[in-house]
Amino acid sequence: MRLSRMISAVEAHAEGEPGRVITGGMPHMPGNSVFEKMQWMQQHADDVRRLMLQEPRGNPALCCNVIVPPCDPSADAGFIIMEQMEYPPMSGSNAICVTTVLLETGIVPMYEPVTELILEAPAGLIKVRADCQDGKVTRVTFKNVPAFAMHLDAVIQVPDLGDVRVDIAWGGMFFVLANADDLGISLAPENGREIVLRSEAIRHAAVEQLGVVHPDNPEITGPTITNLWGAPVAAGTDGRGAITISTGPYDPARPHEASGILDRSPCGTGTCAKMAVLHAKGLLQTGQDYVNAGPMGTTFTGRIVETTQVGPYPAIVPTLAGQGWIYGTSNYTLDPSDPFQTGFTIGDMW
Ligand SMILES: O=C(O)[C@H]1NCC[C@@H]1O
Repeated sequence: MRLSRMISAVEAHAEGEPGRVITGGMPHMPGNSVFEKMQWMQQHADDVRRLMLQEPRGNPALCCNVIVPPCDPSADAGFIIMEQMEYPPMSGSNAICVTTVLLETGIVPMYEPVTELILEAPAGLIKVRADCQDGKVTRVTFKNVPAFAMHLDAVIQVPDLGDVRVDIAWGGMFFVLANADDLGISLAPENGREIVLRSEAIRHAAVEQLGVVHPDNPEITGPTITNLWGAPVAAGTDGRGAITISTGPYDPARPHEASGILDRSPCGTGTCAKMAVLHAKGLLQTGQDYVNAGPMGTTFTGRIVETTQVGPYPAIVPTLAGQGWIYGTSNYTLDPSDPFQTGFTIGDMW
């Protein structure tokens, strides 16, 4: 056996959303912050992202995280998030998977009943509280980066859909949000393909008509991800969302071939973006819980803990809580004679 790479990983999901955590075998990534390490990886080692996310080692619904040494001395660990089309600066489901893996595998010591730790995400420092019992992380609550709305009730023109009312908000990623009722679509999981097609058309139109840049970091632009939301259906929930993650480039000449995947979880950053919009519209107050359900009915609980300002935008500081579970450990290898050095995608499922 000849190996040009051997990558160790712990397989985990947060409320259904897979977030593989890579614990070993990655190249050294230089940088003075995890954001810079992420940029280095994007420029010099993107082949590893494709190798791990694409077939035969990955699948369209998969996200990966690379554990890296933190640059901020107050942090316990750093992590770089890798998704199918981007390196998101922050991700809720992935932060939950990373915390669960760090504590349940002993990379960071676990203290029961509560372990407090700080993660350095590309978007900044994330304070985490993990409830732990009998060696298991039973709940992860983290204080997210400030979330804010940049456009409220803007109307964009979307081919085949006409005028669509949208909000654009940051929750650690830039989301375009639209009411599924306005589009006449039910957020049931069996409508996944239709949700993806409409979401990708809306996101593409939003980038062209309302493209946004983060006021604190001009290298972060969007929207890169879509949140179709609806009224709550289950008791004890306050809202519902179906988040579409792109899995391929969008070609406006071939909208029916758009590729994307639904977040299996309620999406942590998407929940925070939704909370920022609700707060900006006076519909959610500081201290109020917001229980958001994803397509499979699993929930994340958000709460606005304070308000702040990001550039010219009023912002909220949200906490987000959910649970993660480990379902395997793996060692992935690469043979230098393998014809698929970065994996592959095929149009039947991507
Ligand atoms: O929970 C989240 O924030 C995310 N889940 C996958 C896509 C987003 O990064």
